[in-house]
Amino acid sequence: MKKLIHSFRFAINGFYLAFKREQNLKIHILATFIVVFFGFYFRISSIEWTILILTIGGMISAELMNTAIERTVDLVEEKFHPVAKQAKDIAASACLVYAIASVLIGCIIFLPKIVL
Ligand SMILES: Nc1ncnc2c1ncn2[C@@H]1O[C@H](COP(=O)(O)OP(=O)(O)OP(=O)(O)O)[C@@H](O)[C@H]1O
Repeated sequence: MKKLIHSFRFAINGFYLAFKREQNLKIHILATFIVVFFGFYFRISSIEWTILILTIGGMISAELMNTAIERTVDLVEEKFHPVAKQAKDIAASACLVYAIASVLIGCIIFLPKIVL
């Protein structure tokens, strides 16, 4: 049980460390508050909430993984290295793919409620 509490603390600390330095993560958290607000405002269905929660959780997790990869690359390779660049750029592109998917999901859920 103690071990479980410790790993939970480490995970929260990891989130705090990433949040402090990563502007993108701050933007995702702000977007989360806005989306949740409109979720309540438009009284979206439980299926829509489920999809939204998966989308938000996936996006924030992708950003945290990207940050972890960036830090690992910085630790391993301080100088310019083409493979370090590839690792960072590929991790960043994973976030971009998820962000595009998230925007599309947001449009599918909210646009009909705004337009109609
Ligand atoms: N050691 C390295 N070797 C080669 N290219 C690197 C290296 N470190 C970073 N880069 C490249 O430089 C660019 C900027 O990377 P950097 O990590 O400074 O910023 P970032 O990817 O925007 O992340 P951050 O959230 O830390 O600002 C990226 O294209 C990245 O691939």
